[in-house]
Amino acid sequence: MIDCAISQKQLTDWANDLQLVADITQSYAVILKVNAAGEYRQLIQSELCQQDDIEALIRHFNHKAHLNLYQNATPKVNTSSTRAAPHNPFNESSTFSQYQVNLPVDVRHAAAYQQALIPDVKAMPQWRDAGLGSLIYLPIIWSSGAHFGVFCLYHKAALQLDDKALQLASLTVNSLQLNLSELHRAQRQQMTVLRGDAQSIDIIDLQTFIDSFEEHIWVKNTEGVYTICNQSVEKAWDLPRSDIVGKTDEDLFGKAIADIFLNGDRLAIEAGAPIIVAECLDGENKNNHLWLETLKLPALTPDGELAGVIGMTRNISKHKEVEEQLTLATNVFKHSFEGVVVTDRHGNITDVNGAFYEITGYSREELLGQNPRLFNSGRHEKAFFETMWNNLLGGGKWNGEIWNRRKDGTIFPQNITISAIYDEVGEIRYFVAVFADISAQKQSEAQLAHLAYFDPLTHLPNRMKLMIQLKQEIMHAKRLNSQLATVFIDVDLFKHINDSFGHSIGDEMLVELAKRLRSQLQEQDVLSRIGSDEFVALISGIQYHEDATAAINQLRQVFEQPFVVSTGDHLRLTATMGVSLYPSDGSNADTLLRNADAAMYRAKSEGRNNYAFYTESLTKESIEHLKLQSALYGALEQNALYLMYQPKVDLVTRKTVGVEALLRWNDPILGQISPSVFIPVAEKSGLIYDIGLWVLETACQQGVHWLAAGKQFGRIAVNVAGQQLQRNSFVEDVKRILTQTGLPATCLELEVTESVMMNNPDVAIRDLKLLGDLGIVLSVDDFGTGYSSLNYLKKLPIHKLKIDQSFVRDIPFDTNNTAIAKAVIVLGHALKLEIVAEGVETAEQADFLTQNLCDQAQGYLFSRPQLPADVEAFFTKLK
Ligand SMILES: Nc1nc2c(ncn2[C@@H]2O[C@@H]3COP(=O)(O)O[C@H]4[C@@H](O)[C@H](n5cnc6c(=O)[nH]c(N)nc65)O[C@@H]4COP(=O)(O)O[C@H]3[C@H]2O)c(=O)[nH]1
Repeated sequence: MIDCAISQKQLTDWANDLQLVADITQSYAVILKVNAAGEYRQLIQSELCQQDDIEALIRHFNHKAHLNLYQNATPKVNTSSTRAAPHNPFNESSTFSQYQVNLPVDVRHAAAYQQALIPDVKAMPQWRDAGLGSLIYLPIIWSSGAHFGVFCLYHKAALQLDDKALQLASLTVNSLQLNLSELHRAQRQQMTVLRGDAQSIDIIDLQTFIDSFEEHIWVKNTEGVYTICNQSVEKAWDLPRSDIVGKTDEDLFGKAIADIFLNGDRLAIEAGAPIIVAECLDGENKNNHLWLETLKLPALTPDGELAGVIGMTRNISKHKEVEEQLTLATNVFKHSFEGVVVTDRHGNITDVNGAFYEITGYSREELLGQNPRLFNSGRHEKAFFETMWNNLLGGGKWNGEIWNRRKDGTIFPQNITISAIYDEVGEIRYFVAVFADISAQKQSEAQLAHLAYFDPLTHLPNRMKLMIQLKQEIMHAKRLNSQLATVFIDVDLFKHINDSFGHSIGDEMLVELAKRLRSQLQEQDVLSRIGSDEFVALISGIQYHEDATAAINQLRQVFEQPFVVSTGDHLRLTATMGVSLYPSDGSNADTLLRNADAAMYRAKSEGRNNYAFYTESLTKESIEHLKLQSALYGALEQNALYLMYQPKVDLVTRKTVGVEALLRWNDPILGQISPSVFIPVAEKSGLIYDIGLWVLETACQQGVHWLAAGKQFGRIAVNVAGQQLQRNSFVEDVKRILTQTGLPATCLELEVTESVMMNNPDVAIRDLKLLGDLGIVLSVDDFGTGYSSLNYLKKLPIHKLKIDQSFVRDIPFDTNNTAIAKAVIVLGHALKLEIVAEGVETAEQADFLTQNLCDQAQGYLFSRPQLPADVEAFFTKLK
């Protein structure tokens, strides 16, 4: 852009010229001039010009300029060069698509370069909004070819301007351009006087001068012929000066590249000022290429006439590198998810990134110039900040967690690193703080802590938390000199609910139960869930034993109402509770909980749906339990185990149709121990598997023995524990024992309890089927105590149902049991199963069962369990 001051007198003269043209054509005239920013601005106008019209013109040309910027910014270049161009400034192997032209603002005005007569402006879509009727516009050009501005002549009505008006306008513009040439010449002369006589510079000196530059320097005349170049050009283009001077770009580089260069020349001429026309990559390998930048400026004669173009190409790789690093750093700063704030050394915020104001809620403008004290949450002591500053000023860095306050007042934790940035003389210039909002992390830490101490299903405290609370409650009770009740609540047969209705129904019931239990307690009392079906309540402020009993009865009330689950079923629960009291039953948390547990077991052994207070004798009992467990480990080797056999009779013929093998343990020290006592111990310790195999093997051997002696016993029934059936090897073990002992599978019956089958129904069905296929009869023991659905029973590959003795007891007098027994018989028969009644002790029971078509019976009425020899006699007697 040529910068030449225009005197007021000159402007007045031009204004008069404009008025003359306007008067003659009865229209309005205006000159728009391009400023340094490349934008059109109103320079002068004829009288009565309306500002709206001028602004419409300005808008139009500025908009055009803007469009041209984009149209011209990326000239497409043909990449194929017809001949090797050793002097190609971009290197012969460069990729020309990397070539780009950076347009200076002055040369965006291609539209204004054309002259135009528009008789009907409204008919031109691009002019439709201008509010004009007819229009003439002509470019005003400096003598060098640079753009000065645009002359516009317009009328509000269409078809008012014609060729004559255009001629008049052209004459006016010519005169304007002559004035501009004069102005320019005068200014150049003035400059020459100031700088000294250019003619005195010797041409040799000029060559020496330009040869001393590393940059490539050349000059082309108005025909595009090189007239001067320096040694750097010779070196880069690998040609002697004599081969460059006198040649055009087309001669040197071929047409395609020449067009690009000439376009650059043209832009520089139009700009009338130095412009950077190109940046390009030199070198094939991206890692060591050079960035070159070409600057072009029009060469003018002292008269301001265009003499050619001067070019200078320089290596800007260093600058590019810094620029890239800067861009990278800016992008990291901008796009970082972490908040970044920069302060000066006094702590005034000088910059923040997007993440920072997103996290804090402040806008950039609100933050600039502020002190980070703005975010103070008030959570930290003065000493905290003192330590922070000591670290920062002493070591240049501080990292830690700070609670800060957002604009909306909420406070949040952040992990922050603050670094001091020093200047060249080692003084702190800035502080840069980078932080991450760790609210989510803190939240998950809190969630983890919650998980560690709370049961995720019921949200009640878990065992760990209970122990902490129990210790606190003990201290509290000690202080108040009161008692504390620890109530262990075990839900009866809850496993059956899970097995029969699925775990989600089980969960529903537990959640509801937790709610009900909690509602029965005082606010200061504690309720926790310490196992799947085990809850513990801590009831404080107990003065008398009766207070504890009242509290327990209160808790027991929650079981009176059925639990309505999502399937619509009304299910009932009962629970067995054990209570220990501080300080009488223990002075520490472990003892109190253990004793409440022991009391619960005592209550359970006395029948479920019950509660018991701890007594000292219970401690003895649990010691007994431990003794029993260790004694049982030796029982197998010491031959302390043996089997007894109880006959099963056909209720119609009253003949023995089979025997059930029942395990007995006679310990040398502890004496005779009932299976209902030691079988649970064997199950808990895992010993049951080996014991079960021993029972099976012994019973099979006994059967073979009887068969060999010609004794017809029917089938030997052996009890199978849950853990046996859960082992993958069970079917193979049974097969192996049958093979080893030689007992036909048809002489064996396996009794599996209903709850065991429900435990893992899929495995149970698969294994029982395999066993059934061998010819073994399978019966469901203790039927009626579980929750088998009819549908489920149908799927089981079983042959017999054994009615549990609890239902046989008191028939035919107990109407409930009588109804259940009858229903089981009908149900079993419908499923084509044989029905066996257990625990038949009276003739009435036997008669009732016979009348109701029960198939077989077992009980003291027929025989107590017998030693093998005695049961043999029993066969004979019945035969
Ligand atoms: N009140 C009364 N009881 C009668 C009458 N007739 C039979 N009984 C008893 O009822 C129980 C029947 O066995 P069960 O239900 O399988 O119940 C068995 C069974 O579940 C388990 N058990 C016994 N032997 C074994 C075994 O070898 N393996 C496994 N896993 N469990 C066994 O121990 C439980 C208890 O066995 P026992 O004490 O022998 O008790 C036996 C038997 O002596 C009667 O008329 N009235």
